[in-house]
Amino acid sequence: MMENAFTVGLITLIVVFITYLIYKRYLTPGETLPGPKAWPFFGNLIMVSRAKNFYQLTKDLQKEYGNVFRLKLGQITIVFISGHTNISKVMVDDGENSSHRPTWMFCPKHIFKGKGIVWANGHQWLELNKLIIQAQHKTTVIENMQQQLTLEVNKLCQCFSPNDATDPLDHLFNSTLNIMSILAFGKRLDYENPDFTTLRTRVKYIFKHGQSLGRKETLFSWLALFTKSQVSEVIGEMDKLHAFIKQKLENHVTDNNSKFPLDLLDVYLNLSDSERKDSALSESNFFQAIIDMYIAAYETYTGTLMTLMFHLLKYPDVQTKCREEIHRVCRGKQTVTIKDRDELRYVESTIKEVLRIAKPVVLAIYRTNPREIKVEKYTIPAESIILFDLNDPQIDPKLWDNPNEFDPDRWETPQKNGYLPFGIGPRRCVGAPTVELSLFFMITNILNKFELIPEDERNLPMERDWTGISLFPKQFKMFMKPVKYQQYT
Ligand code: HEM
Repeated sequence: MMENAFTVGLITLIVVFITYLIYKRYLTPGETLPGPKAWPFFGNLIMVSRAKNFYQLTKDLQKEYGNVFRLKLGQITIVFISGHTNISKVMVDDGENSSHRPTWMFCPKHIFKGKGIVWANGHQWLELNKLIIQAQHKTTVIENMQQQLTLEVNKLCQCFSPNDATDPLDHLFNSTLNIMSILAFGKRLDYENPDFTTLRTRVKYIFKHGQSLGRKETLFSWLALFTKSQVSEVIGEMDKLHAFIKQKLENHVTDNNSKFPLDLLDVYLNLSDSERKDSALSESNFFQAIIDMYIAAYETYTGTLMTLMFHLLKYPDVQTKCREEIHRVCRGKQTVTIKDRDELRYVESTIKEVLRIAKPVVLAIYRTNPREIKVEKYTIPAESIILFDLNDPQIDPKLWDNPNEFDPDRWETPQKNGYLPFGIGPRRCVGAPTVELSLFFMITNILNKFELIPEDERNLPMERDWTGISLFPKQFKMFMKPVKYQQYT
């Protein structure tokens, strides 16, 4: 009898305990936030796995639940925040609290291991952020970038023809890698160079397998028990990239001219001994920051270039207006330079308009908050995982007239509110100066000499394909036809 009572008591205790665990895990604290019904264990995974376009799903949920809602994916709860007021409030006003990265998630923890910049917090992140931003503002780095980008544009244009239609995607990926190599090592690499092809394969591999949402272990950490080997492969590729950068640094030691730094490695070599003793700026953190930048640039920059080409093909009048401005200002010069930038207002407006509408980065990289956040009527608990919809303010009809229309002329009156292609607040994209500069060099020097023509002008749909991370234009092909300098007054 006693034994039976004990057994019943024990079972009751276990049931109560398990119910409590389920309650803790699935019904708090996310339930205080609106969101679709979440099933135990899987949460909203079925809904997410059925969606062809994850970003579109979040837009549909925003319509139903408002600008703050949550999704449960396996073991994790993600809070989505949209709306210009909410984004400014949380990313800027509460920027210090909302700028942390959740380093306990699977990829940051097991692959990036807190090294580098993207998955670092605190002092290490601050020091690397400062170093990389300062480097991009050095005159000698900018001049070198200009020189090397001229070579890159010439090589890129040789990949196209006036007679055979070419899909630009692969070639633009190559240029993206070279822009990063110019910034990091001072030189573009030939597309056939074995260093280039290896770099491309490694960056692609890490990009594909090192993404948090793409990995099932992010959602169910116990799966890691079965997938150790693939993680070691990603780490192995990363180690090889570290060795590659170390070799480049050693070569730089002999070439380095401390007065005229040309790239990130030069800027790093110019640090004082005491600065380099700071573990935040250790070689392995610095090398990882360079790898992080390759990964961060990979789809974002290529996607933006693709969208830029797409809009110049779709709107030939915009293309013609850009070229007329370039010819008028540069008067037949072989190379457009940074000195011409202030006068090329329409080109600059076109680039801005593409960055507004391009959508390669619609959701900022995962954030977390050491302290709770109040937004609208909700309290986001401390240590949540947060995704911000950066695209939302860029097409908000309250901030923009006809927001979905591609209209470079809208930039005749400068508009700042709601324009956040690079994010906002302390974690704003650290590569933004390079992006703005290189987009300008590339597009002006292409249009100075070539006309871009679509293979089929009726087949340039505005819908975007979801790559798993970004939104890209659907596949298209194009010709590049040489043009002569036209004199305009
Ligand atoms: C048009 C191309 C690009 C766009 C639209 C873009 C946009 C962004 C955005 C929205 C973020 C997220 C910031 C956040 O968490 O709020 C970001 C982060 C970042 N971007 Fe870019 N990016 C571009 C190209 C690049 C390039 C070329 C580089 C490298 C040179 C780069 C390096 C980074 C890095 C390292 C981060 C992480 C910064 C941190 O955690 O502090 N990006 N970028």
